[in-house]
Amino acid sequence: MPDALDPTPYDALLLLSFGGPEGPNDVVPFLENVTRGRGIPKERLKEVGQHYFLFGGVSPINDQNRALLDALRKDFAGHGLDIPVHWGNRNWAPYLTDTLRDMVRDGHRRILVLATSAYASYSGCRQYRENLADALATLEAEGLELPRIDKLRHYFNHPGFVEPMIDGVLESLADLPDDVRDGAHIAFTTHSIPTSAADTSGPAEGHGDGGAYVRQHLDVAKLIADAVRERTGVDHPWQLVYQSRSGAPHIPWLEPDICDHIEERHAAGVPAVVMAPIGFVSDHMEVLYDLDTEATARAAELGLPVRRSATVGADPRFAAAVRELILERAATERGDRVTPCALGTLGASHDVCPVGCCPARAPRPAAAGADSPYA
Ligand SMILES: CC1=C(CCC(=O)O)c2cc3nc(cc4[nH]c(cc5[nH]c(cc1n2)c(C)c5CCC(=O)O)c(CCC(=O)O)c4C)C(CCC(=O)O)=C3C
Ligand SMILES: [Fe+2]
Repeated sequence: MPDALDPTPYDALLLLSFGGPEGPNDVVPFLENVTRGRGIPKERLKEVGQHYFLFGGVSPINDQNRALLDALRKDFAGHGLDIPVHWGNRNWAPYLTDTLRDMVRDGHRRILVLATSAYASYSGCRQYRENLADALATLEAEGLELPRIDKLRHYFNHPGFVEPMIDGVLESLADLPDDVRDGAHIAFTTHSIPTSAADTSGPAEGHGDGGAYVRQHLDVAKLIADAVRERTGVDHPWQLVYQSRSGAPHIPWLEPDICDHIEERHAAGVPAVVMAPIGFVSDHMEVLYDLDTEATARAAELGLPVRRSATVGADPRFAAAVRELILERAATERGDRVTPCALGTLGASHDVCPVGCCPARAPRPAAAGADSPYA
């Protein structure tokens, strides 16, 4: 048995995710949960509902989180890290509030949160912190003693997140026909968000020009493209593009869209495209529908060979990265000196979101940050 690893002061890890429907009857209530008060046009909702119905009303995200839970527990047990792992979602069962209530009743006092979103943005970070504040407010009203909650830093540039994606792109390139492989263009894709949300993503001093959201994705894309060049000897052209646009048409969102990009690259003579969904931690519905279904069909119409590279999912290297992130943060909280692990040019992200990080359109309490109303 390896020596025990010390997660002190933390006594539990909470995997915090989006949630998704698990059958046809769940789809509409799930979409209502997601879009409550967010001004999404009815037409768009109908359309997205169809994406889920096409897959039997089942989102892949819950099984992927179950697989990640297994991978984390296996990694922790194998390395002597004794910390229980719980799971709660924003939009579907198991709901965050219920999970947190169980954790508090089990006696957990210092909880560390791993969100299934690797980058800074309102949707990927502050909104989860708002969900935590809402859950704490509910437990407080129920008379429970509140735990202290911290959130792990953004892990977009952790080697355990980047390296599986490098392998994924290499595998997609290898899978292309020989005569188009070397000319293949890599389209790194992520969730489009309103340009106003991108510009204000991350800490205030980095606002403007796409903010931390775009900068972080560009850094990951460059890391992967550089690694691919080193390992194949081929300098594949690449671009960061966007997918899964929502919201009203008159509001500007990050562009270009992956489908437009595929058409434009095809017109420019590119012989093949690898779509690398670096913005997603696992094969969410956005990956299965927007890339594997819609964009793949668009490319087929054009006669353009495309491949979609793997997301990180439950890769053991990602589970190991989470273990390292827990130990790193625990050591920091104990006052030990640690060198945080990060690739690329941006360095390790902050541990605690500062005031003004990824602000909401309408300010609401958010936990696990410098502006948290909870200790
Ligand atoms: C940045 C980002 C991530 C990545 C970070 C992360 O992973 O958290 C993400 C993840 C996800 N988004 C998801 C699903 C949806 N997102 C929606 C709507 C929206 N997403 C947004 C942004 C993001 N979303 C935004 C700005 C909106 C507009 C409304 C709003 O401002 O809130 C809608 C409403 C319909 C639509 O318009 O698409 C749905 C159904 C699922 C589950 C998928 C599954 O079932 O596998 C996951 C993991
Ligand atoms: Fe979303």
